[in-house]
Amino acid sequence: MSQHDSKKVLIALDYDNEQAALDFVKQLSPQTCRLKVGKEMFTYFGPQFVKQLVDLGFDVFLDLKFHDIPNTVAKAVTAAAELGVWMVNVHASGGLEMMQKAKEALAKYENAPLLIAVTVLTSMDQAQLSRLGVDKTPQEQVLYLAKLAQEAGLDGVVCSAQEAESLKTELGADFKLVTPGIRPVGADVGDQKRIMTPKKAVEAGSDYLVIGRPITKAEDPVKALEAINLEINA
Ligand SMILES: O=c1ccn([C@@H]2O[C@H](COP(=O)(O)O)[C@@H](O)[C@H]2O)c(=O)[nH]1
Repeated sequence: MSQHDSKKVLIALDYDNEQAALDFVKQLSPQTCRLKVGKEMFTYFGPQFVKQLVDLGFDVFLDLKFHDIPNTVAKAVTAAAELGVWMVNVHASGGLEMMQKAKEALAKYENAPLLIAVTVLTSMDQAQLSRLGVDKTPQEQVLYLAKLAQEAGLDGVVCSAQEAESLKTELGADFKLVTPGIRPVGADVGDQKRIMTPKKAVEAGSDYLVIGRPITKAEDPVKALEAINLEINA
């Protein structure tokens, strides 16, 4: 499905104002993008905000990156499934058992959300990883955690597009790669470290591109989305 999925862009709705976010969303079509709700909007506006987006017909990625004991995470992903989200995530560093329990918790749902695991945040480079006591390169650590996520039966991982090619080779075409750290040519990089342009990310094997500020902070966010869709579907 992923290679022919024309809705590859997941817009990161990182707003502190619910109405501003909804005003933007109402200019979008569920046919041309999906939406991501992360910690900021969820903490301000809660499950009701997510529900509104689902009711508007959008596929919603609930990006809360659960990282806790297996029982707690299993219950949290269940709550996400009850909201009707399309995708939800956990931290792979929560461990094999935690990921397995989360997957098991979703088994009872006919339309279960895709369950993916965060590997190494795209804001981290080699130096930051070393400061955590990890003696691998980001590429090696991403692959290590992605293999663990696959062993746990998850549907894919969050990684940077820089790791996409090797992960597709190692883990197969069906294992979904969700890649933040996407920056069109000339866009402000901000706090992201492992970045790639939309076109190159798709060529490298990204299934879904998470894009926030290059769209939401653009002078015309709708036009910015259209330009990215044109670039990656050309
Ligand atoms: O490794 C990760 C995991 C999640 N994110 C999230 O993606 C968006 C990126 O937003 P930009 O404005 O395009 O940088 C944001 O919501 C992060 O929480 C990530 O960047 N990296």
